[in-house]
Amino acid sequence: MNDVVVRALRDDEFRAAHALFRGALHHVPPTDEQWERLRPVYQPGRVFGAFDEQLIGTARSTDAELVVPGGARIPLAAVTGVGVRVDRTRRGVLTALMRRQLTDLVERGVPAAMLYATEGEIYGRFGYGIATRARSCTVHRRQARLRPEAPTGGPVELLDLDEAERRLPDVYARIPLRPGMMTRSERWWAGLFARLRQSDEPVTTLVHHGADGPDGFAIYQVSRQSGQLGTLRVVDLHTADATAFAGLWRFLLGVDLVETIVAYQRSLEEPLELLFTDPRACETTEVGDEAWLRLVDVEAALRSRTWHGEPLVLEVVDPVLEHNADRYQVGPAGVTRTDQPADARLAVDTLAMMFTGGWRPSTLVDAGRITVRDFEVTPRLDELARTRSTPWCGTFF
Ligand SMILES: CC(=O)SCCNC(=O)CCNC(=O)[C@H](O)C(C)(C)COP(=O)(O)OP(=O)(O)OC[C@H]1O[C@@H](n2cnc3c(N)ncnc32)[C@H](O)[C@@H]1OP(=O)(O)O
Repeated sequence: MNDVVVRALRDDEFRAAHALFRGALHHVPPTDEQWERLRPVYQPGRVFGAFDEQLIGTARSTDAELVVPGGARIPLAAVTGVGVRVDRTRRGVLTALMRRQLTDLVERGVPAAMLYATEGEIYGRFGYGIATRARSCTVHRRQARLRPEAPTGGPVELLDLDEAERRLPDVYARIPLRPGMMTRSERWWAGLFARLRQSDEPVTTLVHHGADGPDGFAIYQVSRQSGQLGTLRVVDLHTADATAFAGLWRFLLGVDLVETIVAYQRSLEEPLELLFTDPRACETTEVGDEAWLRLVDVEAALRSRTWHGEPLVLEVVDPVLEHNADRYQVGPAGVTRTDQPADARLAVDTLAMMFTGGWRPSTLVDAGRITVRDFEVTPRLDELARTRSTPWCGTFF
């Protein structure tokens, strides 16, 4: 591993990094036209490459903001594009890339990084913990009749892809973001539309209008063989309120030649089945990890969210970013580093899981991931980290 060098890539090296990442995912490299659309997704200064004689690994990130419990927004690095060439895996290349990327984020003063993991074993060792979980569901369209009290919703407008690319960022910006959600940069939108434009299936985009203007949108694709009923896949759906949510689902249920509607990685709190006379018309097919969070600056992150009840001293273990390894007194009045004895000890990945409200501390204690001074601390930890809602990210990158 000594002869692997990690450095920030030049703009003219981004395409090779993208091709390497695609190759690691067993996908073909982009065509010239596809690359033209994807180029803006790469944020200069934030794309790393690992080299021996050639480029053998890559990882990158882009700027966003994360909403934390209490509603504050903190700078976030949205990490993606991670891949190591197939003939160079399991010799520490990713480890070198992750260390370089995290050190860079420390230098930039970015307190948190988030990613979607291809496999569950990869990122915990670098301090990422499961911050949000989500569910996938299948709606059996013929079985799915809306209850009479389900909101009717407002008018739904159909946009073509160019209009959608112009207008959806503003609609998303009007959606109240809940903890776990993130802002979507121009780069993020460019990446989404690049993917949609290279798809073989048609893309349909809907905007829902409420009393005060656009308050929700959905993007879907239908795959269907001639002579058969198809599957409608919800690519993206965000709404400001329950009326827009029901209104858009009412529209989706009315799309002809569709047997099932599938939606991946949706919020655990979405009341979809409750809209139907037969709640089993909506079948949960999977519940699993969604976004993984890395607290790059533990002190700044702890300060950014709200806490409840009595203060407690948390001892945070962080072998990768040692400036984080310390004891913190955490409470509603604030967060300070302290020499007081610890009430609870936990690794930084576990802290990320508790931080967003995705996991109750008592669950993490039961799993052996938080060690408490005595059992009376556990309910106090639950109270300390209490949140009003189950976090959901809802923005895949
Ligand atoms: C945010 C995103 O972009 S997600 C996309 C991630 N990319 C992919 O899934 C593409 C296919 N996979 C790959 O490119 C590579 O296998 C990577 C990036 C996952 C791992 O790269 P590597 O260079 O092999 O990782 P590295 O050698 O640094 O491994 C460090 C440790 O993690 C372990 N590890 C790495 N990848 C995996 C894995 N997929 N499953 C289990 N363990 C793994 C290694 O065994 C090693 O453990 P050790 O320290 O106990 O020996």
